[in-house]
Amino acid sequence: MTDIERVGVVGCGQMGAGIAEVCARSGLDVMVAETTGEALEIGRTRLTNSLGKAAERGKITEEQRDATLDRLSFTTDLGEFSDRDLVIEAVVENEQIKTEIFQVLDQVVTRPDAILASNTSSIPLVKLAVATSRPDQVIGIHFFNPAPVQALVELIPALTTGDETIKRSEALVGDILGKHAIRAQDRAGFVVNALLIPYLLSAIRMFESGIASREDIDNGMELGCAHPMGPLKLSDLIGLDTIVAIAESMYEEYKEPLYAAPPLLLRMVDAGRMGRKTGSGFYSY
Ligand SMILES: CC(=O)CC(=O)SCCNC(=O)CCNC(=O)[C@H](O)C(C)(C)COP(=O)(O)OP(=O)(O)OC[C@H]1O[C@@H](n2cnc3c(N)ncnc32)[C@H](O)[C@@H]1OP(=O)(O)O
Ligand SMILES: NC(=O)C1=CN([C@@H]2O[C@H](COP(=O)(O)OP(=O)(O)OC[C@H]3O[C@@H](n4cnc5c(N)ncnc54)[C@H](OP(=O)(O)O)[C@@H]3O)[C@@H](O)[C@H]2O)C=CC1
Repeated sequence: MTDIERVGVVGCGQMGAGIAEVCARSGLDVMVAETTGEALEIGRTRLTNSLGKAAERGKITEEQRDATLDRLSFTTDLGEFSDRDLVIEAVVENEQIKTEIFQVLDQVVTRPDAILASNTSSIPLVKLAVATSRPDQVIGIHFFNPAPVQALVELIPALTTGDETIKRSEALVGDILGKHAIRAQDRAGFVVNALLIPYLLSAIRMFESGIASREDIDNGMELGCAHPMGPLKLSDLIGLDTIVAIAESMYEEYKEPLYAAPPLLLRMVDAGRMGRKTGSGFYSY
């Protein structure tokens, strides 16, 4: 079991909202932070709608939905995270922005044994750990999209992470959140993205070179390999800006051409077509 009761989640985009939902549905007291009141309202609506849908589909009762909402609080002031036992950062995949947030968390989270975790998809955890005065208490806790549905969480200890932090994180993920944890070394992409991202980039290159239509590429993998979503639909779900950021971290680490973002993907992000979250990507939503 775990001693973690109060959780902070930084960022309430698709992953932050999902992680907050998973934690609150598991009985934890969850405070969510966003940079502006407007972003906070969008995040709150996202979470409320998701819990409403879960109740409509009979996954939770209306009482459980209301109790879960009662365990959620919202703030634009990271200073309110001072009593958190665990903070999970889930902001945009940008090393500088994440580093600054870890520096602030290090100042404001006062509990001496608090864990500072990142949901990063690819950024080496040690870079975030050394930005704090407690590098032994920083770890990657990487959820999968959509967080309330996917059973997996990757745990990524940095070279500096202490055994106690790993043990407490593992207990939280398995015993409280009911997810299956796998352990990965602190290398860009960890386990799943190191395998998934080159596959998605290959599908984008295939589409770009005109070998097949987007529908045929997606149907190929859905009907031929029983994937729940083809690679172009999945790219739109993840977010094309996030895929570029992950590819860049992996390319920087390994200089492997398979990890380089194809020009079409870069131009789509330049055009603001980030996938589902902006209403258009490889498909329109
Ligand atoms: C980039 C990274 O760092 C790491 C990553 O996350 S990589 C991406 C990993 N994710 C994937 O590969 C997703 C692959 N796709 C899927 O698993 C599925 O297509 C999907 C779950 C997204 C949707 O499934 P679907 O069958 O097409 O649609 P749908 O029937 O609407 O949903 C299936 C279930 O998921 C639930 N669901 C779907 N989206 C949800 C969301 N955002 N939040 C909560 N629940 C959701 C639905 O409520 C439904 O639940 P029930 O069956 O219990 O009623
Ligand atoms: N998408 C996916 O499938 C997965 C993503 N991840 C990782 O989760 C993290 C979040 O991704 P995701 O939720 O998809 O992204 P979203 O684009 O949905 O959300 C990004 C969040 O970051 C916030 N943000 C943006 N800029 C800043 C800033 N300068 N300072 C503080 N907050 C900022 C956004 O707030 P605002 O709205 O105000 O800009 C928003 O809350 C990333 O590290 C990503 O790699 C991990 C697993 C899966």
